[in-house]
Amino acid sequence: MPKVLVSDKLSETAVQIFRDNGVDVDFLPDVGKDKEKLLEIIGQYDGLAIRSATKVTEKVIAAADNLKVVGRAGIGVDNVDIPQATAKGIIVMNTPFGNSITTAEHAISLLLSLARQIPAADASTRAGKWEKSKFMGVEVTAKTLGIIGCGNIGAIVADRAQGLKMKVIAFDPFLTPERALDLGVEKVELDELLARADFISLHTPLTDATRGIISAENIAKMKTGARLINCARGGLVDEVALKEALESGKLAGAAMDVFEVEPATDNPLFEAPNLIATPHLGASTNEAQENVALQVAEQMSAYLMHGAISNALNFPSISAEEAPRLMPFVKLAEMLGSFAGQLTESGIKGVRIEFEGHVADLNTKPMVSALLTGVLKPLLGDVNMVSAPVLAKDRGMHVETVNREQQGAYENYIRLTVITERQERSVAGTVFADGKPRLIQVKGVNMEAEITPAMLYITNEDKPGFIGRLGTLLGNEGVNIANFNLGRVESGGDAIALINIDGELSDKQLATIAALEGVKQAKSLKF
Ligand SMILES: NC(=O)C1=CN([C@@H]2O[C@H](COP(=O)(O)OP(=O)(O)OC[C@H]3O[C@@H](n4cnc5c(N)ncnc54)[C@H](O)[C@@H]3O)[C@@H](O)[C@H]2O)C=CC1
Ligand SMILES: O=C(O)C(=O)COP(=O)(O)O
Repeated sequence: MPKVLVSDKLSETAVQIFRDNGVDVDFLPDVGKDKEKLLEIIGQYDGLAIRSATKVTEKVIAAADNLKVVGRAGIGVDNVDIPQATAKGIIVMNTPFGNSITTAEHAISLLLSLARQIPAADASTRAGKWEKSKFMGVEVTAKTLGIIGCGNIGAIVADRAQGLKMKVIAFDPFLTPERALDLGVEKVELDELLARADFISLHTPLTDATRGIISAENIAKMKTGARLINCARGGLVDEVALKEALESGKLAGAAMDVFEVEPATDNPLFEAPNLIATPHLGASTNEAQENVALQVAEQMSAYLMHGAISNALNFPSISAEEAPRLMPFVKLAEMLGSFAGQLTESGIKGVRIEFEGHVADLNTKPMVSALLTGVLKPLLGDVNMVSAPVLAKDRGMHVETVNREQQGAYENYIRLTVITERQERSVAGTVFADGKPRLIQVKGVNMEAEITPAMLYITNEDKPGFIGRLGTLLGNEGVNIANFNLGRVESGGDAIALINIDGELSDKQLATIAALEGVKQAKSLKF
């Protein structure tokens, strides 16, 4: 039974869902904050369910010997080392919508709190000061709200702000003009947004492009008296520059839900005037926490129990319905890749993958990943379905796919052509009704060979007596033949023998076979 660790404060709904799905679960919501303890126990688990407190670092991943999936009950995954997870074949998934309304509502709450200085007025009133004139506010009606990052949360903030009769402008390089029109927001460049907005709200992920987007330089471009809201990620704002801007009065206020270092217990901003701070509360409502806990537990269970993948950041989706239909072809694809990878001796420039028949109708992305895994494994060793596409890209390998729905002699087949500096070589296979993959063509030679753990691949001159000599030699070497598959392009030309054998060949046995008269190439293949 797969076992999951919940290492952050998720709703206990998650625990019930894991159990209902047949997944064993340890609910240890404080372990995420205890780095040593996490390192000590992570090796036991197949899944790790987290929020933002658990840092899934390179070290954690290195210690996670059984880990197959990290599930983020929320949106931001900047606390997960995704390249390391990918290299280790660990799926990283999140719940991209479960807390977006809640977070947008928090941004709007902070916007209104800034406009009317609610937290400071509250503290002053309760201190018995009754400072009515000190807390003069501003109306938000007809003011301009600049949204940086107009994705799921930014779009909800835009909608709510329009309800408050604000004019909304947005900077987001990926926002299409159609979507902007739909949302009723004006799409602008960053400099224009900074210059025009009375309130600026941040809703981008933390990436290399967005880190420090609210820099001293960009603060200088803002309107004097503008107000800033950050419910996205701390790293988006230069906190020292913001403190100076609040102290100088350049900015009239800032509301921060997120900080560069969290938990933020001692932050330079805390001494700044007109600052509202909340402890990363954006997603903290009962509704959002139920949503994300339920969703992450369902998604992780579906993967661990059935191989279904949704909302993964490092792998294409596979639905629970398609997983059983897909798996035999994924297996076939990996075997074809492995077959070609083991036979290829020079650098691979690219691969062409043709899907023909019903298989072309299926979700072919996981098959491509599996095929690349097979191709790259003999060359690189440590490759998996999650890392293979990234490794292929890093190596400059061109991957072309062709889908043809019409059927030929076979109901379905996948053909892989490996393109090297010297040549193009192809291998094709199919899955029969028994669910077993078969090779149906090697280098243009038709055959029908089962793929078994140990195989011997021979190219030879098609001359009388060869098969007898090979059979005798294998017998003398104590190699048991499970199946013998033969094919040739034309009589007297080159022929291919694919032999399923019991047990592996030693190097010495292989050398003896390679030396047999008529053998052009002999390779021991393992699957
Ligand atoms: N405070 C909290 O508790 C919470 C914070 N968040 C944060 O909010 C962020 C936004 O979440 P969603 O809206 O769901 O993400 P999303 O992916 O739907 O939207 C992000 C938007 O940012 C845009 N973007 C990317 N790079 C950009 C750049 N260089 N300049 C401008 N825009 C850029 C994207 O095109 C996208 O439209 C998350 O990444 C997460 O860090 C999310 C939930 C709760
Ligand atoms: O979903 C996100 O990106 C959040 O930042 C929410 O964080 P949390 O789950 O409250 O630690």
